[in-house]
Amino acid sequence: MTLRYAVDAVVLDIEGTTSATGFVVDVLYPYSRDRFADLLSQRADEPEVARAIAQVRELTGEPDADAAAIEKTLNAWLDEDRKATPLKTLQGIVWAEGFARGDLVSHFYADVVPQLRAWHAAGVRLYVYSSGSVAAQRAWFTNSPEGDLTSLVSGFYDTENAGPKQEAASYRRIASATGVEPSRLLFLSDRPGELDAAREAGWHAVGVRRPGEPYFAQGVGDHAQAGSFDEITVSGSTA
Ligand SMILES: CSCCC(=O)C(=O)COP(=O)(O)O
Ligand SMILES: [Mg+2]
Repeated sequence: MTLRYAVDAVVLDIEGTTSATGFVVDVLYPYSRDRFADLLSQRADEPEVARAIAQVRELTGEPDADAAAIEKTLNAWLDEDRKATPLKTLQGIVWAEGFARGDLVSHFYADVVPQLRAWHAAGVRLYVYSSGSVAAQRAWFTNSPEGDLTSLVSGFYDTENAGPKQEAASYRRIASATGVEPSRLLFLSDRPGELDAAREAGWHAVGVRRPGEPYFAQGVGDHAQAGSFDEITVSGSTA
């Protein structure tokens, strides 16, 4: 079945939607885990690192946590795939450097990039909204197996510049930042709580259900659903 939307912009979740959770967990997570100790002990004075450390201390209620304690917390969050903002900030720093030095190349499901190109060519703007930090998102789209895709993307949003992904206020913030009417925005995600929040903000929302992804069995509630981007037709404002 094909889902059809006349919208001005599509907003993309990454993990589970454009890209495999398995790749993130099996490739990116160990990469960051291996580098947290050095980051925390050698670069704690860098403003972004210092801010993330302060956020970890606040979230854990341990104001005096040292580098070892913070590393332990980060690794526990990694184990449970918790989307904690300071974890994502620190991962973003490590990953962006890994992508830049050629250690990492991102992953996109085979149906994704052709559709992103087609939607972009049809005049539909593309945005990213992921728990991964903006730095990580940029590196992900810059270093894809099909080369640099950032020219397709009009903006990047994360839990810092937009807010939590399961709150409608975050989607209202993105609509306002992009200048696109909520009813002209389509959000694609694998998580029902995120789809609920987008719908509450007046957006269209489609649940992307891919076999093998963690949310496949749970489903996407009463949201429209697609097994791949090939099942979604998007036309711009002239349609
Ligand atoms: C390039 S972002 C890396 C993936 C990640 O860390 C993440 O948390 C993605 O979560 P999403 O909100 O895209 O499901
Ligand atoms: Mg996701």
